[in-house]
Amino acid sequence: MSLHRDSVAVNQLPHTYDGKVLLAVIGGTGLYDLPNLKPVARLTISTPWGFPSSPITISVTESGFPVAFLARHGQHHDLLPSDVPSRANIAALKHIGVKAIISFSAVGSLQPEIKPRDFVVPTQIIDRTKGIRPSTFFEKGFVAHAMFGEPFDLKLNKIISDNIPSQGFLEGFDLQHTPTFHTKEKTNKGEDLTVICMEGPQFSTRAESRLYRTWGGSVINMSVLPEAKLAREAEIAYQMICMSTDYDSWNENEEPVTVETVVGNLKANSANAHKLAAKLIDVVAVEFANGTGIADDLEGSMKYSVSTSTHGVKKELLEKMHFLLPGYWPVN
Ligand SMILES: CSC[C@H]1O[C@H](OP(=O)(O)O)[C@H](O)[C@@H]1O
Ligand SMILES: Nc1ncnc2[nH]cnc12
Repeated sequence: MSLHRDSVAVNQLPHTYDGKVLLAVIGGTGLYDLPNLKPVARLTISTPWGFPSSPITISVTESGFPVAFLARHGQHHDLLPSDVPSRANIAALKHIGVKAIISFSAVGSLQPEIKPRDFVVPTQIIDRTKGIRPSTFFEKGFVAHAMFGEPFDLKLNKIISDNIPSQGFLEGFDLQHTPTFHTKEKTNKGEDLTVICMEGPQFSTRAESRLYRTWGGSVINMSVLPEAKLAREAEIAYQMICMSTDYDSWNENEEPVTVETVVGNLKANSANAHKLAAKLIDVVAVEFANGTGIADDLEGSMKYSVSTSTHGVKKELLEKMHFLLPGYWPVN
């Protein structure tokens, strides 16, 4: 079962774009383009951390607001979750001026009330990756520690949560279930919605899945880290939108999750994913136009997170960081 579209037309787009691109969408499993928008350019960007997962497509909304789109696992989904070049992805988006990222992810549900085809706006993360993914732009010789107590951007989270009704916006495709949009404030009584990020690529055992429930996990995926950490280091406001596709492995009344279940639910709900993405892009475009300060609180934060005296940092390291945060640490 495939969710990919014909990519011939986008390959013929110009390879440069001169305007400012403030917003990016990272598409996960099942979201490989933004079909409601008009593509105007397709950029191949080389970064000091290599090439992104896919070329970046710039599209414009009806009102002319440009949005960058990047397919996390590549246009043909040929990258394992552990192999996604997240540093290159985030650095490339930062390089073209992006200040906010809305990322999409297919997730397993760890709670009965989060049903397959529901959407979830998480507020917290538990890291169950295995330390094999490069998870910082810094390295030996240049040490920094970004704040991560709130792993998602609170302003972006509120804008997203306030603008989609929990019921009624998303369309139901069968009589049993109309999808719900789960948010901390509207549907979860002010309690955090926590995404567990596991290494994969295999799904969890039943025992692991049950353990994550005792930890307060709401949903599980293989993608939110290191993406969210790197966005924070790049001073980009970041929020993930999760689409529930299965009950993972904890539910004894269900077969443990398979890719067929995940893709089946994504396919049935892809119209909702596209509708949601289009609505959120319009909302964020208005926020930027009104100058409500998305990512303003992040600007400059990494300057003060560095532990190493910059006098002692090697030129090559400063040059790399200049690509990401130009002007912060001058290269002499
Ligand atoms: C295809 S099931 C597992 C796969 O799906 C999710 O991908 P994404 O977050 O990019 O939508 C999950 O994180 C796994 O990588
Ligand atoms: N159950 C699950 N575990 C990890 N990642 C997923 N993506 C979709 N369903 C998932």
